Amino acid sequence: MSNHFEKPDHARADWTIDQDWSRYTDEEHAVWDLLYKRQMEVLPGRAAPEFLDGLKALDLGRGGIPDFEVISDELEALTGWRVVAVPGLVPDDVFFDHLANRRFPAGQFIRKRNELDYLQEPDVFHDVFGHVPMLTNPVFADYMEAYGKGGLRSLNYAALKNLAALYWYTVEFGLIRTDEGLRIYGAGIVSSKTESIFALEDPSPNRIGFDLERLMRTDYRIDDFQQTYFVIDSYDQLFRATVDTDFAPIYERLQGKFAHGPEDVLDRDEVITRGTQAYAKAGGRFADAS
Ligand SMILES: C[C@H](O)[C@H](O)[C@H]1CNc2nc(N)[nH]c(=O)c2N1
Ligand SMILES: N[C@@H](Cc1ccccc1)C(=O)O
Ligand SMILES: [Fe+2]
Repeated sequence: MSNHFEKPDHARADWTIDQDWSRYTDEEHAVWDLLYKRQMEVLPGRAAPEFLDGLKALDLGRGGIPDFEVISDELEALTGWRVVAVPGLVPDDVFFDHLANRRFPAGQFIRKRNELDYLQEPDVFHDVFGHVPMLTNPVFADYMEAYGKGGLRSLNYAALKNLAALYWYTVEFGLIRTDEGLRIYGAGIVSSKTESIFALEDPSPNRIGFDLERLMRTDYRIDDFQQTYFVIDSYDQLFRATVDTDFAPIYERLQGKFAHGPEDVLDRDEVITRGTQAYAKAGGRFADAS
């Protein structure tokens, strides 16, 4: 699946652009601060400790949109990762190549004050607040590089959607078990105030123990809260399960198809929560539009 969009003229061959940090307006910095404050009202006690540690290590609450050069020097010292600016979604092969080389492609733009809760494309808040803190964790940092390399390999097979489901149900919407209960490490959840609460506390979604191939065959929502969240026991479990498994046979078997819907619960699932799906049945985020 190649993304059918053109590279903007001002972007380099690898689709990176200059962040031009000095050109952000006071309003754009204020939107970052507003979003940061809103998230920190709900994340303590809900986000994984490794996420909160990363947020602190990079001091992303220092005020205003982070300067990628500044946080990249700090991040590189921790796990060898850097953050590079891109105009928005980039083609699959470009995305995978950046990850495989420990470069995280982050949107340069920030959402407007009147579109705080839903975005078509990842902006700097989703990418830097949501994704970058976990890159300070050595095991997760290794997983993200391995994912990039696996992505490049996956382009030789017709099963990109199955690999995309792995990214979706871990990097974007993953939960982790801790002694204190379930916690959030997925960027798509931590960068959303409402989904941070929904993912952990609402009886509507399923919460199912991580099972690699089962997860890779499961369709997912891109327009609303997830109907199923997968739960890992540790980042080590996630790293070992994906790096030590040859995906070629899985790609041959799955052929880029999804055998399960986002709401399905299977007999052999380790069911942590069997969801009511009440939120989705009521129409999800479109419910009150009736
Ligand atoms: C499957 C596919 O590679 C995946 O959706 C990629 C596509 N391009 C992207 N481009 C950017 N900038 N950020 C992303 O998260 C992604 N996701
Ligand atoms: N094990 C996968 C590569 C991969 C590693 C880690 C995450 C995702 C994919 C393969 O054989 O293609
Ligand atoms: Fe993301």
